[in-house]
Amino acid sequence: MADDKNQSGQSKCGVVAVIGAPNAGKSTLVNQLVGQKVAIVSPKAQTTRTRLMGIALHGPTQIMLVDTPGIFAPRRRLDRAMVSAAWEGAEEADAVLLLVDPIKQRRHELMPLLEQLKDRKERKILVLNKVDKAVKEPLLALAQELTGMVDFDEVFFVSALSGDGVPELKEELAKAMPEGPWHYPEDQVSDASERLLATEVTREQLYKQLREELPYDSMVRPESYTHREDGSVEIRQQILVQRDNQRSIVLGKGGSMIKSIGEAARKELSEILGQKVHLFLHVKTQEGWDEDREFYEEMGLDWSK
Ligand SMILES: Nc1nc2c(ncn2[C@@H]2O[C@H](COP(=O)(O)OP(=O)(O)OP(=O)(O)O)[C@@H](O)[C@H]2O)c(=O)[nH]1
Repeated sequence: MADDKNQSGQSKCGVVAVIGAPNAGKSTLVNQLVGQKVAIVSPKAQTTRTRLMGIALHGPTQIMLVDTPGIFAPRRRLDRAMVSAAWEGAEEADAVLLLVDPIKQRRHELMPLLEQLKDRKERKILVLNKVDKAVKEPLLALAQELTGMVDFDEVFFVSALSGDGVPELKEELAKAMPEGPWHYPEDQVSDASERLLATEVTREQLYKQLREELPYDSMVRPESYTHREDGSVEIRQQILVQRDNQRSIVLGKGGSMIKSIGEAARKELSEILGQKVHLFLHVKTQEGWDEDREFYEEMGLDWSK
């Protein structure tokens, strides 16, 4: 969509690939850079399954942030597809941002990332996160160690949670973007359709309210998304689980669990969409949903990986 900045020929637009070990705080950082919630955040690892993009604006610059799934050693097909999507996202970038959690850094997850970063041509930016909690000396030692291994162009210390250091980082990212017209209208913050965003909001509640491995064995699939005449929106979604006993847990005693999940997701969705939301959740047992090709296509992931 054309805007004044494009016509004056001064606009800038580019892609930043955000990479990092699971739980480093990538979603939190993307939300902070965009200035509103576009990617789901949860204390459990590997919640980012789809490649959600946040779009941040800084003066005449549009920064497209590719919020990649956490990269880790893939075992299942779903995990492999996620990893592959992560690297595809990083391939088209103008800058690569490596986000590191200095408190719970897992060396075995960080090393392969550093190895791959070494040969990359783009501007490389190292961001050490969670400075609100980290102790200064080990933090500086870690920064020194990592910059000794990869030729980073810049190093930043931020708290994605509080926003400390994020404006400076955003300024630097904007500088690294090439000249060009904006790809998206000014008011668009994400390329995820509202339909898909709505499934992410429900999935976030599964992570928050269910225990242990169950969230990893479940998936939320969009069924329908209808605008009603009264200005409200009716959203229908399926929650897929692998086994019947998991279905019972998601439903809860007398339906109490699914009611609580639905209530929290509906509230959050109404806030994000600025509309009244009617949310209907159906829990379905579908053994092997994570091997279903159609499902992968729906989520924009590559089944063959
Ligand atoms: N104290 C502190 N916690 C943070 C900070 N940034 C993120 N967190 C927390 O770290 C956890 C993981 O954050 P996410 O943003 O979901 O991490 P992610 O890297 O997107 O995780 P995946 O989806 O697994 O790839 C959450 O509990 C966040 O609240 C920070 O600056 N300080």
